[in-house]
Amino acid sequence: MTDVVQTQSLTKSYGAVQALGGLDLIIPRGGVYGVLGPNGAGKSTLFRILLGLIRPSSGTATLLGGSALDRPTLRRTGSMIETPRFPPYLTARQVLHWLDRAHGGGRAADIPGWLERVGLSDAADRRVRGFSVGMMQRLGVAAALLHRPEVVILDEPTSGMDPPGIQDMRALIRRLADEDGVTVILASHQLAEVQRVCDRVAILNKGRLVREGAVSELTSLGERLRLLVDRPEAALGVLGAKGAGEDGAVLAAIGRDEAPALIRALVENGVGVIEARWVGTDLESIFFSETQAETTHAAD
Ligand SMILES: Nc1ncnc2c1ncn2[C@@H]1O[C@H](COP(=O)(O)OP(=O)(O)OP(=O)(O)O)[C@@H](O)[C@H]1O
Repeated sequence: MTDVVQTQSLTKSYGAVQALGGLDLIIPRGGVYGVLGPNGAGKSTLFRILLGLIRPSSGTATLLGGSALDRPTLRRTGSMIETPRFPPYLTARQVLHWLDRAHGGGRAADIPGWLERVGLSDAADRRVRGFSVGMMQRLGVAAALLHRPEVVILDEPTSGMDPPGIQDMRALIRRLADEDGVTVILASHQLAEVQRVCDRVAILNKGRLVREGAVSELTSLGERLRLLVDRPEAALGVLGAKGAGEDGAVLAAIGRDEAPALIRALVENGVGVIEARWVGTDLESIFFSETQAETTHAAD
């Protein structure tokens, strides 16, 4: 099956500013893919190139196996880049009818369903002039999906949303991937949210790829056994260099196969084990270690 996105040695410069510096990235079909990076990392530039809004300086980028500049490829793609703007005098429903006609028609019957899925049924007949940023984002997502694209690119889909809105958006994005078979590519600064919703992520920094992989794999790397014990000092003595204290608990940097022997050794040394569970690294820690390491390296 063709990958949804492939870039090779992709570069983009705006005058003296290099936004992308030789990006090689593959985004597979299916699931939710997060593109992360600090401000200025090149996420929006990548999306704009993929959508044919700007041209790369060098290198190649393909979307659904074709060129982003081909209309048939773009018709199979939905997108929301930044907070969308719609004619303020139209209602949310009219906006979607207007966009349906612009796409050649045929999807009008789906409009009530999309309004419902993005949580705008009650506001469907209100003019968008009075919409909050979060409501505009919801309408933008419905607009991106109306023509049933195979892939949808969302730049910061939850910016400006309140916590219930963020939760609804997460559920919508997961359903799109799991039930509708849409490949969702999103950029977000909300790392905890990304960890919950994305299957894979790419971390960009200064226009380069610094880490890529399945969220489950990235977060299980550096996994440690967190032990709640009655004698933390004694437990640290047993663990030696593999142990560290944290908030009254003891973290053991060991492999899963070493756990039974460790717990036996603790008990033999008079340490009572109250709780033991595996804790991974969160995406936020990975993000900071990757992007700050790069920054330090660049400064050197
Ligand atoms: N039209 C433009 N003209 C000049 N420089 C630009 C332009 N667009 C982007 N840049 C620069 O290119 C770099 C990458 O910007 P880009 O918007 O792609 O980053 P981003 O990762 O999307 O950032 P953010 O998280 O802030 O949205 C930045 O240094 C930015 O200032």
